[in-house]
Amino acid sequence: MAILLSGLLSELAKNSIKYETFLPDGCDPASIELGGMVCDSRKAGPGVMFAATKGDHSDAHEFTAQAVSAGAPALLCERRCAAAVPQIIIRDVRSGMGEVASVIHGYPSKKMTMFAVTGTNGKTTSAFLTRAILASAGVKTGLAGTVINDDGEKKEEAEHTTSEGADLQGLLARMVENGCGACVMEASSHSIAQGRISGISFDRIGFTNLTPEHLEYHTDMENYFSAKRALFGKYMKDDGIAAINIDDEYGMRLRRELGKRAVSYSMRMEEADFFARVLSVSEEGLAIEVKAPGLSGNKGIKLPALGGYNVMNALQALSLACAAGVPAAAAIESLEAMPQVPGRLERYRLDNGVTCVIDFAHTSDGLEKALGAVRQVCGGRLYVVFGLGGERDISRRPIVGETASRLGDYVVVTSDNPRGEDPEAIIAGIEPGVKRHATPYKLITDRREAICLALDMASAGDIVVIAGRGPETRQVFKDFSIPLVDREIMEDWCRMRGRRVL
Ligand SMILES: CC(=O)N[C@H]1[C@@H](OP(=O)(O)OP(=O)(O)OC[C@H]2O[C@@H](n3ccc(=O)[nH]c3=O)[C@H](O)[C@@H]2O)O[C@H](CO)[C@@H](O)[C@@H]1O[C@H](C)C(=O)N[C@@H](C)C(=O)N[C@H](CCC(=O)O)C(=O)O
Ligand SMILES: Nc1ncnc2c1ncn2[C@@H]1O[C@H](COP(=O)(O)OP(=O)(O)OP(=O)(O)O)[C@@H](O)[C@H]1O
Ligand SMILES: N[C@H](CCC[C@H](N)C(=O)O)C(=O)O
Repeated sequence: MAILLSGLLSELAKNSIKYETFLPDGCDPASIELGGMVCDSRKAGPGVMFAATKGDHSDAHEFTAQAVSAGAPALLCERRCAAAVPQIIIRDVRSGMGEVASVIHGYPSKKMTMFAVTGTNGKTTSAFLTRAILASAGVKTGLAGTVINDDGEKKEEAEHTTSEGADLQGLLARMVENGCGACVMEASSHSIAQGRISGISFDRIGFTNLTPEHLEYHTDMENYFSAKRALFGKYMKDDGIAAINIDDEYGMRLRRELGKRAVSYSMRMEEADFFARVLSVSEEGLAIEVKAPGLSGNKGIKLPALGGYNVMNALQALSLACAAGVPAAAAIESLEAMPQVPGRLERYRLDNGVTCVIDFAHTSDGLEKALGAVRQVCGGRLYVVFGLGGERDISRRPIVGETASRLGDYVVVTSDNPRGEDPEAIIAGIEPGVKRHATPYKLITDRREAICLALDMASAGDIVVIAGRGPETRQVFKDFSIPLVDREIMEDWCRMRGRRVL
């Protein structure tokens, strides 16, 4: 799909966005074809508009010459640039580029049923489950989130939970081209606050929960909540429906505010629209009973997952899919074949009787839930290996440390993605929390060494939980990154010790 610059300008004139244009002498907007948009000059090329944003580290207006010499035929920018190409000038490119890119791509989000999932924890799992339900109802569905972006034909590792507006609209356009009738995407609080999702109106939006995270960005819980709430105010269609966890206090507030525009789910309140209770737990998963609109009586199913929170994620997916018209009975049945979400309580049984669990938990709430789930099926000792990322809320460091030492029998604190911070300083921030309990622990900066130590110490019946990174593939330092995958370290350890994954 491509649009002429003249067509883009006349479409923008109908939209709410305010803009000015600069056309170099002799430039005919009807002769310039635009096939897409990028916001990173290193990805610029012929036929692709370059959007220049001002970031914390650099001002991309300085890269416009580079983008133009790579072939960019036009710019979206915040001030007039020296380059001799047409320029559309708007006040804030970061929050406006999604809308402009949406026009370039022919409004892809209007051609699919758009689902978003937001909340601190559970977005990825709920999004995967929602997509699985829609797929078994015969709807080809694209997926965009923390682990992968899937355009219906090709899966790519995601850089962000929610991509920048230009990239996101490009992804949606590919979904449409590939015949997707729906898109399920995660909406991070950063993306809402920064307007990365501008140009999209959602049909159905799920809210999982709100617990402390990213307070380095949002300052306090009320601001963090406001960012999430904007998704339901600014980005939901008038006839859109929200599917909300009312066991969460912020969820309850949203439910009250949205009134009839919301359905609720709960594991505590049977009067919720969707309700479930756990009947039994085994290493294979959870037997649950579900109440949903349209069912005559409760329905029992086996969910191949651990942890009560995964029942909440299943309810989130169920309520979203049913609110979009999938019959409850079929939706619930498809949960029995729920997919393993990469790096979410991913279980490996080793031939020495040890189980290794790789999980993405990197918040206190996430770790509490993950360790709680594993504890229920752990007959031996529970080893916890984890670290925390740099340039993220430092107040959570001792809190996560406390959670690990309260719920684990042995803790190894290590590095995650230090980014621009000193890894040892991050570990030192975690240690006071770990010390609040008598649980033995070790501090080992090198993540490979830390994982190997725990695997060496564990014996039959024990479980080693490696938390924080899930399927992440690179460890990020200040100016470089190295390949690092927790599962591969576990596999290397097996090779070194002559062990096998069963
Ligand atoms: C706080 C934040 O959102 N930062 C994002 C922001 O960084 P920044 O503003 O500092 O960007 P910058 O480096 O100054 O660059 C400014 C612009 O110049 C461009 N540039 C830069 C260099 C160059 O040679 N050419 C060029 O064009 C960049 O592409 C960018 O558009 O813009 C960058 C480019 O898009 C993002 O990579 C970066 O995300 C950083 C890496 C990040 O870690 N973000 C996290 C906090 C985030 O967004 N997380 C949420 C998930 C949260 C959750 O669910 O838990 C997410 O949605 O993933
Ligand atoms: N509903 C939930 N409530 C609380 N914790 C959860 C829930 N679902 C998952 N978790 C925990 O949070 C971790 C991340 O899960 P998931 O990837 O599904 O959430 P997310 O919201 O996508 O996270 P992120 O935005 O950080 O990628 C899991 O590994 C698990 O420990
Ligand atoms: N979406 C989250 C993921 C954190 C994962 C953890 N491994 C880290 O690097 O801090 C973030 O960007 O804060």
